[in-house]
Amino acid sequence: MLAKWLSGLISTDLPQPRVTAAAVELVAVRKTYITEAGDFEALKGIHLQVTAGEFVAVVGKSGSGKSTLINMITGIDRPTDGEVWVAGMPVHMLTENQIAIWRGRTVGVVFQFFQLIPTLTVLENVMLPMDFCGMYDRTKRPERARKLLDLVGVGEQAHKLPANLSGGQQQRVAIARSLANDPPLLVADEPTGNLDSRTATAVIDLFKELAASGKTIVMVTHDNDLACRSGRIVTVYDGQIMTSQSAECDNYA
Ligand SMILES: Nc1ncnc2c1ncn2[C@@H]1O[C@H](COP(=O)(O)OP(=O)(O)OP(=O)(O)O)[C@@H](O)[C@H]1O
Repeated sequence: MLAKWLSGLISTDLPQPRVTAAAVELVAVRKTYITEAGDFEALKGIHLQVTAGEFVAVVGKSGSGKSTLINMITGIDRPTDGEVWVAGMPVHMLTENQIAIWRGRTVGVVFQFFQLIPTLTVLENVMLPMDFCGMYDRTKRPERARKLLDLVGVGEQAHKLPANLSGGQQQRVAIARSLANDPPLLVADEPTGNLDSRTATAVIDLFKELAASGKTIVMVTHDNDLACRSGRIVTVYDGQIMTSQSAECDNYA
């Protein structure tokens, strides 16, 4: 019994994904944080479907539950109740070890502050997820990293340290790193929050190109103008989805 329980904890075999058109599916997701001041329900029964190749912007006031919502999708945090399916995988049912393996292969994550390793070169930073997950032949990894850096427009910077790049260039490197294992899903939490508006627009346009090439993108942003450049805007209010509508805002292509 104990051996079975332990092997469940360390098992990295993933269940067979179910066949579904949805890249992301949240079913009645609730998240309650237990705090000293009492229980706090940050998500109050979220239903959300994102189809493959969609670019969805999640907007809402500070504290509305946006980060909590995307932490459910990446498996960084678990729902208190409800189901989280990503590319047919029941993320809510996976063990911690399974989630780590699954996330490395399935989800590319982009953060506001880039989170590049300062002591590694740009190229080494992009190779890191491949090394971590043992993806691709070891000898092929540098070439793949170089191609990804070219794709996002910073191939020339491959041998520099992150500190020698501008913020926009560092975010492009972080996006290249998020693509390293060719995940079907990219999740970005305020990816432009630390960039000037011109650079931010360029990053969003890069996301649009990636979505057009088939990647599914879920991005949290405070910036309604940038959200308008996505395909769909999901508005979160007080732990619930208030609206979900096509991003057909005026003045934006
Ligand atoms: N670990 C935690 N423990 C307790 N409460 C938390 C925790 N994480 C988030 N919360 C609370 O849950 C609510 C939603 O937080 P969340 O970070 O998801 O909001 P957000 O919309 O992303 O906010 P912001 O735009 O400021 O980042 C907030 O009231 C927050 O204080």
